[in-house]
Amino acid sequence: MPDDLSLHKIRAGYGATVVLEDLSFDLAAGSKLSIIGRNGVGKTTLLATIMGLTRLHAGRIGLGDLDVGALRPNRRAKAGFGFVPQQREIFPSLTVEENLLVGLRPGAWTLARVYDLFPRLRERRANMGNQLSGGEQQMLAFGRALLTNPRVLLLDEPFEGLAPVIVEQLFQALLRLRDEDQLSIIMVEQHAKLALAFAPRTMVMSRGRIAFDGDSGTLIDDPARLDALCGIGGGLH
Ligand SMILES: Nc1ncnc2c1ncn2[C@@H]1O[C@H](COP(=O)(O)OP(=O)(O)OP(=O)(O)O)[C@@H](O)[C@H]1O
Repeated sequence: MPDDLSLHKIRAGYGATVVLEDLSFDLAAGSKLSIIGRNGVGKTTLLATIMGLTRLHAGRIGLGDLDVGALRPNRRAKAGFGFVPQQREIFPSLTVEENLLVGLRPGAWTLARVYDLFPRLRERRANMGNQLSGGEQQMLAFGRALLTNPRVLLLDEPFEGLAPVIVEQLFQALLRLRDEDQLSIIMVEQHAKLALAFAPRTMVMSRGRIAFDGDSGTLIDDPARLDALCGIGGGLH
């Protein structure tokens, strides 16, 4: 089976500014990857580049056998990427259910399955997007991405700004997704502890390049190395 995602010698950024340099990695079908690193090292830019939201100066981005590097963002989404951006981008004047159905495509993920994963969304199905708490918005952003039935799900700092109790709820839902679904998932996350617990493989970025790509267990067992790679804020706190 081909890899779900393959990046080869990516050079990308904003206009003439290059943020990502010579970045290559593959994601085997159905696998999970966490990405960590200090602020500003290019984690969000990497997800944005996969989605076609930056300027690709060089390199190849493959989704399965398809070269998506020249496709516009909406075509990439249709080709099989589900993106949950940091800002969540909920439509404020649509109901929860209308938000969920915006990008619906047939597949294993149905409205009933999303409501089963996030019962809170079922309770709030008739509420407008602007009436939701931060945690509910994040559940909605997840659910909406899942209903596009993607091959690869990209999550950008899904726990940012949420209360610890909500983070725990969302994390449990993500673990269920990890264990029960064949979907490939890339999660960019500031909390190293959550990132390392989520995926068996972790990538650490530094200044637009990959500084580490390997078993999460290696970093869990070596906090000094993790701190050297990520700094104090990225440690196991
Ligand atoms: N729209 C933009 N235009 C120009 N430069 C940008 C833009 N967005 C980000 N950058 C720059 O790209 C670099 C990488 O930023 P990016 O947001 O990808 O880092 P990050 O690792 O996700 O950081 P954080 O954890 O703070 O979100 C930074 O130097 C940032 O200033």
